[in-house]
This record gives sequence, structure tokens and C-alpha cells, in this order.
Amino acid sequence: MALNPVLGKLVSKRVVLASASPRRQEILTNVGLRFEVVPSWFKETLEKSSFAAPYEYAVETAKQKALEVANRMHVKHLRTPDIVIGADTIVSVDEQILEKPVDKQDAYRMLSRLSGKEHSVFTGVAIIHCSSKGNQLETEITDFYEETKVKFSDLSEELLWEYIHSGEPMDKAGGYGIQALGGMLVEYVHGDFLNVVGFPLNHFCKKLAELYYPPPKHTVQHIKHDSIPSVDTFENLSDGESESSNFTEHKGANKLDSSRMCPSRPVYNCENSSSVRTGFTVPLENQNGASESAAKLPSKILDLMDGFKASKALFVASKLKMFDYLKTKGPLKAVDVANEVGTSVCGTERLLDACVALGLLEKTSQGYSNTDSANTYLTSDGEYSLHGYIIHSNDHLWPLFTNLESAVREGSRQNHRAFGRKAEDLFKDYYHSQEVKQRFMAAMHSIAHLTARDVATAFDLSQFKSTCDLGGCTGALAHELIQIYPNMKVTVFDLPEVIANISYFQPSEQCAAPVTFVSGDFFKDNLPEADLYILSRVLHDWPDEKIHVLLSKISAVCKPGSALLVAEIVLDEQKTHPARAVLQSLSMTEGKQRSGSEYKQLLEKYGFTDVQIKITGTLLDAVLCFKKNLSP
Ligand SMILES: Cc1cn([C@H]2C[C@H](O)[C@@H](COP(=O)(O)OP(=O)(O)OP(=O)(O)O)O2)c(=O)[nH]c1=O
Repeated sequence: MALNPVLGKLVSKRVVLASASPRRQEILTNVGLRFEVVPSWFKETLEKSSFAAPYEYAVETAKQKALEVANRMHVKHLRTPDIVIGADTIVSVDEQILEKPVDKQDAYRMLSRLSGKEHSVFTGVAIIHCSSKGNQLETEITDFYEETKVKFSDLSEELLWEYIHSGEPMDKAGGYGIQALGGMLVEYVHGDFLNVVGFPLNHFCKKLAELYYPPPKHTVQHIKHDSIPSVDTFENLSDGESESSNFTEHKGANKLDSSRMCPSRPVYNCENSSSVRTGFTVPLENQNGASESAAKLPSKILDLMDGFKASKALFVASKLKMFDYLKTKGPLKAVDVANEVGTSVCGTERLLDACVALGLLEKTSQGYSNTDSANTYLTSDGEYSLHGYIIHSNDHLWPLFTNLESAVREGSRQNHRAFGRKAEDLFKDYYHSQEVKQRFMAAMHSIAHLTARDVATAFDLSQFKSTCDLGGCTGALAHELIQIYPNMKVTVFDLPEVIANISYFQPSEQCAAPVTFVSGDFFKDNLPEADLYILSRVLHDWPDEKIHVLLSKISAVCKPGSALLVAEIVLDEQKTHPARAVLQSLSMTEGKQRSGSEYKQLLEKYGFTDVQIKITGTLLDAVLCFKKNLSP
């Protein structure tokens, strides 16, 4: 995800960088922008003398580079991108434009002109919004330039040639690369460093912000390039439900939907920039300047207000297996998805658009397709599929959380309200209903598989020859342990009903040393022998009495020197973070989440010592402790 909310606006768009420059690719990749690279075939041969100023040449070249790619993609590949970005960097000294040197002599000429002097580096950038109407390519061009002043030291002949022989100058404007060896030649830089390297990122973000969130009409002539607006709040208002006229402008503005635009006219004129738009201007709603008095929006609160809608959209799209269909058959139009799934076309279209807005899907003229993370996490057969847990969240947690108010009032689980039966009866369902059992196991498997590597590598466990994962369910963690510690023998101990259903979840490739599954109840039955016991996502679910039984048993069976690894989310000492754990507590199980010192205290009470806590920063943290020599 792009850190900058403005760049986030491009997440669902097909963005093409019309440049072969590895620097430009790196600058944009580093800020999380997803784009294709299609180098431009436009030859940089515009007549320099026909431009009044050097930057005009750079801007025009950037524009031509981007237009060539947009046209080629439209005509040859029948794939119209949404946005094409072109750029051109030149060096200007003594009214002369220097581009890339053609050979070493040329590099020498350029560098000796720059020696001991200040020069300007201009990068022209063109952002082209493309659309296809009746097979015609329509473009809306926005361009700008950025200037950076650079001063070189006096360069000796020897240094100059040594630098030229390094090969660095050859693919760079002015014959130097400030980001590498060329940095040694530079006395000072005034302005945007990245502009010298080939892409003025800051100005680009400001330009996007203007494009996607134009200012109210009366300020149109006075835009200052001194801040990149934080606009994530506006995004949150575009749910079609806000009636407030204060927000109307932003609502329309972030769509960039040409069907809602009024006839062509320039939008705003800023220093260093221009917007030439064919068939593209201000959204109609923008013209009343309504947001003048809009207060600073509380983005976090607005996010929270909308959070449940976003969760439910994800749940429903997952439940309807839309991500599965799109993985195998996408891109698909809404009508095709609706036919596959058996849903209404209009409802499906709204849900798919919502998924695009949430960054789960991409939408192009060919239809909807999965993002990479939807393929990995949201399809039911994805490598780290969370599908099982999402369905569990929808079918089980959602109804419970719908009754949160009663849960807080009464301080207890709300199974009776959510499902019309008590928690104990539901537990019986677990034993009797294959569907409920499978759903629960799929949910546990989802999370265990996703977190297995972090848990398995939180500590070096190579000293342990045998490990028993208590309540290890489908063996996701066990399989990971064997991958990482090939000499380790791993046993999964879980209820007979669980062990009876594990086959579906086993990895297709057979491990050299397979996991052993043993059925039993860890509160009642003898535990298998092991050097290392694991309790992953177990302790937070049980009340103190049950934990007492379990830890006493483990402590009794542990030989001195053997260990217990607990994987849980470890709360901070204030017990308010991470939010994930605190929110999980709201489901009001009889168990609880604990802080690091609480885990330490608990484990020491049962004869474990040398308690080490590893906050992984991911979904699960790890606590490792060793059985001390004397029994507790
Ligand atoms: C001055 C300077 C330029 N450059 C680079 C940036 C640009 O890649 C290059 C100028 O050439 P450009 O013609 O702007 O770009 P390019 O040929 O690399 O790629 P394309 O035309 O496909 O977009 O010089 C540096 O990397 N460091 C520097 O210090």
C-alpha cells in the first residue's frame, strides 16, 4: 500500500511508467506505487532552439514519451492504460541543454562545462489520463517541471577522466549521476535531490493531490506547492451516503470520472505546471466551492465509522467466492461475476466496486481482477489463504460482535443472542456438525499457516530434538518447524475430532520427516514426551482454572532443561496495545490476553524459568521458557 494517500488513489488504476530509467522505477517503487514499465520509443530529437526555455523542452519531451506509449498500448496491444507517466531530465548550463552523452568525448565536453559552476537540472513530467471511447484514445494531459540547482567543484583532468572511465556518465543527463560516484563532484544542491536523479517525487505527489482533490474554485488561482494534502479523509467520505454539502466537492473530485465532467476548460494554472485536458475538466460538483468551511476531518474516526462496512464487503465477497472466480477467470465484468456466483448484477457491481475502493480488486476496461494480495490471501486455495478465517469472522464473530453492547452490559459471551443457543450447546455442534467443525478448522489453519514461520523462527529451536504442539490442529506450525529444523521430530496433539479431519489440510508435498498426529484431550490425557512443548493461540482462550490444569500437566511432564514455547499476542504493560488483541478480548471468552510481565509471572508460577519474550511485530509474538531443575 502506498504510504501517501494521494498515491493510494492510483492503487486501483493501471499505471504505466513510460521510462526505461531504473532510477525512476526505483523512486516510484520505493513509495509503494504499482505500475508497469513500458519504455518509450520516442526519440529525444525535438528542435531545442524552438523552445523559449530549457524546461519547455523537457516538458514537451516528457509529454511525447508518454503519448507514444499511450498510443502504442492502445493501438497495438488493445490495452488502454489508465495513466501513463513520462519524464525527461536535462541539464542546463549557459543557456545550453545537455542530455545523455553519446560517447566518452561527449561526456568529457559536458563535464568540463559543468566544472566549478552552478547549473540547473530540469525534469519535465507528463501525467496522461487515458480512456477509450469508441476505439478512440482520449487523453487528458497534465504536465509540470521541477528545477534543482547543482554546483560542481573544480574538476581536475585526472578526476574527470577517471570518472568517465567508470562508465557512470553514459546513461545520464549532463554526464553524471549525483546518486553514485558523481556525488563526489558536487559542492551543493539546491532543491529536490530526486529531481536530479530523474523524478521529482514531491512535486508529482502535489500534482496528483491537485488532480484528485482540486481546491475550491475561489482558490484556484492561488495554489501553493508547499504541502501535500493529507487527503485520506476525503476518500472515506465517498461512500455515497454523506449528505453534507461540505463534502460534496471531495466526493465528486476523487472519482476523476469523465462521464461526470463538464466541457473542456483549463482547471488551474500553477507555477511550473499546466493542465491541458481534452474532454476532461472539473467535476460538476466542484463548481460551487462548497467545501470552503469544511473543518479538518477526523480521519481516524471516519475510518472507524466505515470500518464495519469494509469488513462486511470483504466477508461477503469472500463468502461468494468472488476472489476465486476472478483468480481463475478474471478479468470479468460485473455481469459475468454475477452469473458465476448467482447474484444480482447491480448488487454484484456495487460490491466489486467497493472491493476496488478497498484495494482488494483492480478495475480496468476489461473488467475486474484480483490484486496480488487477493490472489495470495483471499482465494480459498491461495498460498496463505485467510479464507477460512474470514468465513469464521463472518459466520461466527460478526453475530457475536453485533451483540457487543449486551456483552459489555452483561460481561459475558452472547452466543445465546447471536445463535439462539448457549456456548456449551454450540460446542456440541462442533462435535456433531461436520460443517461447523470444518469451518473452525479452516479458520485455525488460515492463521496458523500464516503465522507459522514467525513463531518457528522467533527463537533458535535447533537444540530441541522432539517437539509437541499442543492443540496444533491441522499441523501447519508443525510442518513449518520440520522445514526449518529438519532434525526435529514433531508431534501434534489435539482432540480426536480434529485429528480425524486433518487430511484435507496436509501439504501436498510429502515432508521427509512427516508430522505425527496423536489424539487426546490436553486437560485430561497423558501428553506425548517431548523436549519442547508448544501452546500456540491456546492460553488466551481458557479461564484460569483450566490454565492451571494445563500448565501443571506440562510442568510435570517436562524434564529439567526442556522448554515451553507460548505463541500469543503479547500486550504492552498498559494492556491497551496491540489493538488486535484488545479487540479480540471483546468476544468475551472466559480467557484473557496478557502482557509480557503477566506471561512471565504465570509461567514462573509453574516452574518455568529464563522466560524470554520476542515481540515479532507480526500477528503472533513468542514466549520461550525453560523448566528449571527442581520441581515447583
Ligand atoms: C543528472 C542526473 C541524471 N540522471 C539520469 C536520470 C535519467 O534516467 C537520465 C536522463 O535521461 P532521460 O532521457 O530523462 O531518461 P532515460 O533515457 O534514462 O529514460 P527514458 O527516456 O526511457 O525515460 O539521467 C541520474 O541518474 N543522475 C543524475 O545525477
